[in-house]
Amino acid sequence: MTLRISKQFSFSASHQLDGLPANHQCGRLHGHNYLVEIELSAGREQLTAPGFVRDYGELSGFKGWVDEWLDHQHLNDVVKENPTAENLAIWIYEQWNPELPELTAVRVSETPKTWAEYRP
Ligand SMILES: Nc1nc2c(c(=O)[nH]1)N=C([C@H](O)[C@H](O)COP(=O)(O)OP(=O)(O)OP(=O)(O)O)CN2
Ligand SMILES: [Zn+2]
Repeated sequence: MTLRISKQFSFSASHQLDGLPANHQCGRLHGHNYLVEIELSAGREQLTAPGFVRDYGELSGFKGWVDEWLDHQHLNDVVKENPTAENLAIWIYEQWNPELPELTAVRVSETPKTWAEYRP
């Protein structure tokens, strides 16, 4: 049996997407209030006392990193790839998988109606 937990983090940032038709709105400089949701998983037998995949409070380091690296940044200057929601999810996963080995998915929302998820 697998247990999954998640926590949401928010940040505001600007971006401009390359490779779109000339009249595409997302080729212009614009911003979003992003939501990042990280998911951590563990087997039932791997839970640590008092029955956690990981204490939500231990994710404060992730919050600090989001504040430092993503909040009020221009994402084209931060991420090497085109800063789509998909590429951001991959990038965040790759930055954090070494620190959080239980990390199983990263979901990035640019708007309340959309999300992209990386689940390797
Ligand atoms: N698969 C993806 N499609 C789009 C991405 C993306 O990262 N992955 N990004 C954008 C734009 O950056 C931006 O998010 C616009 O998205 P969209 O939902 O089209 O924005 P709107 O709020 O204008 O959409 P409504 O139809 O008005 O709700 C575009 N696509
Ligand atoms: Zn956008």
